[in-house]
Amino acid sequence: MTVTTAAALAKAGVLVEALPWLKKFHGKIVVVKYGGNAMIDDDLKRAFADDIVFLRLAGLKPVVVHGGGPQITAMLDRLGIASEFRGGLRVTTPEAMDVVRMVLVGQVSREIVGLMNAHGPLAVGLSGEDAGLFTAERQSAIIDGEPVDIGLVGDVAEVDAGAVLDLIDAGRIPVVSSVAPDADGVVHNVNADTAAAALAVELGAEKLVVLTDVEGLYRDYPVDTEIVKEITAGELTTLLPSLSSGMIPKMQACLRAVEGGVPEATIIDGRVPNSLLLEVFTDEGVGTMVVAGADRMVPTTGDSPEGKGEWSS
Ligand SMILES: Nc1ncnc2c1ncn2[C@@H]1O[C@H](COP(=O)(O)OP(=O)(O)O)[C@@H](O)[C@H]1O
Ligand SMILES: CC(=O)N[C@@H](CCC(=O)OP(=O)(O)O)C(=O)O
Repeated sequence: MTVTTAAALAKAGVLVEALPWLKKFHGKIVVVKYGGNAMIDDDLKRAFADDIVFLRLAGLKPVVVHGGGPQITAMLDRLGIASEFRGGLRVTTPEAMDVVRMVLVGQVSREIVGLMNAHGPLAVGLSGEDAGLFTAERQSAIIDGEPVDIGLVGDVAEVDAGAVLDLIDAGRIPVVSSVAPDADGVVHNVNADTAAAALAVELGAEKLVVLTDVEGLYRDYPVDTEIVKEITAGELTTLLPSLSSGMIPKMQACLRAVEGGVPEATIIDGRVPNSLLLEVFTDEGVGTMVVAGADRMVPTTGDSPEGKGEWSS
């Protein structure tokens, strides 16, 4: 066999490996949360947009919920507006809220939508304010077990996914920004992981994938970088109080998704080009997967579309 033939066969092998996953996810909604920390450079952003378009053209129904924390912080700094995080959430004054909305809806969403639409008229941006998508409810941060007021920060109290479903039915890719009005119309800053989980539950998504700037959930952060490959909702509930910074809303969101009926929620490293395709279409999977269940689980051998890196108790 020539080197060229061997290389061609290896490529065919990758495609063959994707077949069971294509069958599993065909026609299914997959919610992908794109964290601001994973939007590192133009090449990586383009690779992300390409991956989402790939999913759509492969017959899946991807829905993107984007963040933009570092981009908001950069703009607040430029404008001389002080900003801090408490319990992984940004303390949001009315002045900061204007900037959050401007950056997420007017800057980050536009960029992602534009990159996807380089492939054709596929992506449409909308925020929690559009067509009643999200209704927010003011949220406190929990610091040392106590609720602390952090301003105009909201949890998602209600989801009306009609507009998102209309777009999906029309073959489009919805790109959602996480700002939302409360019942009185006051716009709140919603953590994008939280928004993604709430939407995944309402849409009955087959999967939630969260792209961030770490390989997954580190077992002993920041001491060690061994990642947890798979964790049940029960184990995660026990672990939550020990988590810090951005991992708090992220793991809470995965838990919310899985407890709300989404079969799996996976955190992957968005700094790795095409990590989304690796996660969806290969047997190995990457990152940390949260699944339903209460028991401590031990690994079994073999992978299958029914349970990537399947475990049993
Ligand atoms: N146990 C943990 N495992 C991994 N990362 C952790 C852990 N605890 C805290 N972190 C921090 O959480 C960050 C990810 O959250 P965040 O900065 O909000 O990302 P994103 O912008 O993708 O939402 C990581 O970069 C890391 O600094
Ligand atoms: C309340 C709260 O913290 N909101 C976030 C919204 C953006 C976000 O979640 O972005 P990442 O996904 O990149 O972290 C913020 O203001 O940074």
